[in-house]
Formats: sequence, structure tokens, C-alpha cells
Amino acid sequence: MTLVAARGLTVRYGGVAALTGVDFEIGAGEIVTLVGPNGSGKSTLLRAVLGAVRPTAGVVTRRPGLRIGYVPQKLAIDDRMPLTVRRFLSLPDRHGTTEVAAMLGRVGAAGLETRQLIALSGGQFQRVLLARALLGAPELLILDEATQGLDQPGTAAFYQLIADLRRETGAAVLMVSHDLHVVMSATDRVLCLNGHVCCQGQPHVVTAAPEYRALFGHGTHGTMALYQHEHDHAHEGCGHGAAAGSEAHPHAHGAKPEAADA
Ligand SMILES: Nc1ncnc2c1ncn2[C@@H]1O[C@H](COP(=O)(O)OP(=O)(O)OP(=O)(O)O)[C@@H](O)[C@H]1O
Repeated sequence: MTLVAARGLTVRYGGVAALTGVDFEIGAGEIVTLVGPNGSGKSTLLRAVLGAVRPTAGVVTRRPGLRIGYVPQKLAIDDRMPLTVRRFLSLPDRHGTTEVAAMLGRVGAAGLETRQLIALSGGQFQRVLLARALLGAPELLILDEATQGLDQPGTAAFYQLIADLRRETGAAVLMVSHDLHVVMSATDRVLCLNGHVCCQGQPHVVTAAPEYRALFGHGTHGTMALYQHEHDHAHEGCGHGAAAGSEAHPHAHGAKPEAADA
């Protein structure tokens, strides 16, 4: 079942074309990762899916009544205003003490209820934001570079948590990530943007090859980041220029898998 679909989505900010003619959809329970260089329209696509930005042309359709949970890239907190984690998690919708405690436990942030929001570490704060999004029982969870500022073990653990949550709740996940080598093992589909859709494809997790395990370690469950995708056009600026009319060709893409010995 399709949760959100965009057809011919074009977004301009004044004279700047952020997205041009993007076709996109995400189905129930699917994990889709958006990749692309800075300024390639990733956040704009998320915002269009959320309904926070209006298409200049094209349409975005959401399944009626769709519950969306959003974990922003950053959240400006006024450090003059005291705000505990518990209060924050009950804004705007109230949630009971038990429910809040259980959700904090689920995201690996147990016992933080009475802590001040501004006193949390980067990793704790991201987990609290995730808890807040999950308290709304979303059918679609949207994450915009949610692991910014986390170290590599923290990042890997965060994506593992996302994959576990998808399995438990059945929620679809749409996320922007620069952590290609880490996120691939938890992704069904990758969409490479550069103002338009450059390419997309399924990640192919390689778990069996002992030489890869020896090289890349077991930090992300012994998996590594490789995926295949198909080109049907030439393009520049995505870091993998293909000849015009080239045929589908599997290859490693983006950041090289690195040693993950967490
Ligand atoms: N509110 C805005 N007003 C004007 N231009 C904007 C606005 N938001 C984004 N843009 C422009 O639209 C383009 C796409 O921006 P967007 O934030 O969607 O890219 P991104 O891929 O998420 O970038 P990054 O990886 O740096 O976060 C950029 O050229 C950006 O400068």
C-alpha cells in the first residue's frame, strides 16, 4: 500500500529550483534512504512529503489520515526556558508517565524524564526526539540527518534501532543520511537526488564473504554497504557519471565502506 506518492514534483524557492520533476513513492513498512550532495533537495523532498512546502508544480498525495512522525535535523531550544524531557514529550499531546518511560526505554534513553532538554548529550537528544516522534504511533517515520553529531558507534546503533522499530511497529521510514556505509544495511531502497532523481535501487547487503568481514568488521552486524542501481541517463554531480544510454550496471556507490570495529 502506497503511503505517499509524488508525481512530477517541482519546488522552487524564488529563483532557485530545489526539485524538478521528481517521482517518488514510499509503501507501508518500507525503509527508503535519500542521499545526495549538499543542496540537492533532500530536505525539500522531506518537507514536501510532510506537507510543509507546497509544490510549484506536480502533486504529492498522502494516504488519508496518514500518521507521520518527524525527527528534524536540528531543533532550536531556548536555553532560557527550562523544559524537562517529560514535559517535552507531552507537547503537544499528553502521554502518561508509564507510556513515556516505556518509550524512553525503547529508544535507549531510559530514566531521562526529569533531565533538562538542554543538558542532554547529542545522542541522548536525538533519542528523545525519536521517542517523541514514536509516541504518535506513526505509520511513516521521517528522519532528516538524525545522526548528525553522533560518533560512529552511536550512528550505527541508531540505525539498528530504526531497523528494529520498523520490524516491531511496521512503520515505514524515510530518511536522509550521509552515513552511507552504515545506513545501507538497514535500507530497502536508496534514492539519489541531485535536484532530480539521479538513480535509485535496492541495497545488497553482503554478509557471507569472509574477506569482506575481515576488512569491514562486525560493527554493523558484519554487513557492508553495497547496492546496485540502474542508470537510464547521463548526469554529473552525483559522483558517478555514466555514459548516456548506458545499461544497468551494478557497482559500489558513494562512500567507501570503512572499517567498523565498534
Ligand atoms: N527556505 C528556502 N529559501 C530559499 N532557498 C532554499 C530554501 N530551502 C532550501 N533552499 C535551497 O534549495 C536547494 C535545496 O535545499 P535542501 O535544503 O532541500 O537541500 P539538501 O539536499 O537537504 O541540502 P543539505 O545536504 O545541505 O542539507 C538549495 O539550493 C537551498 O539553498
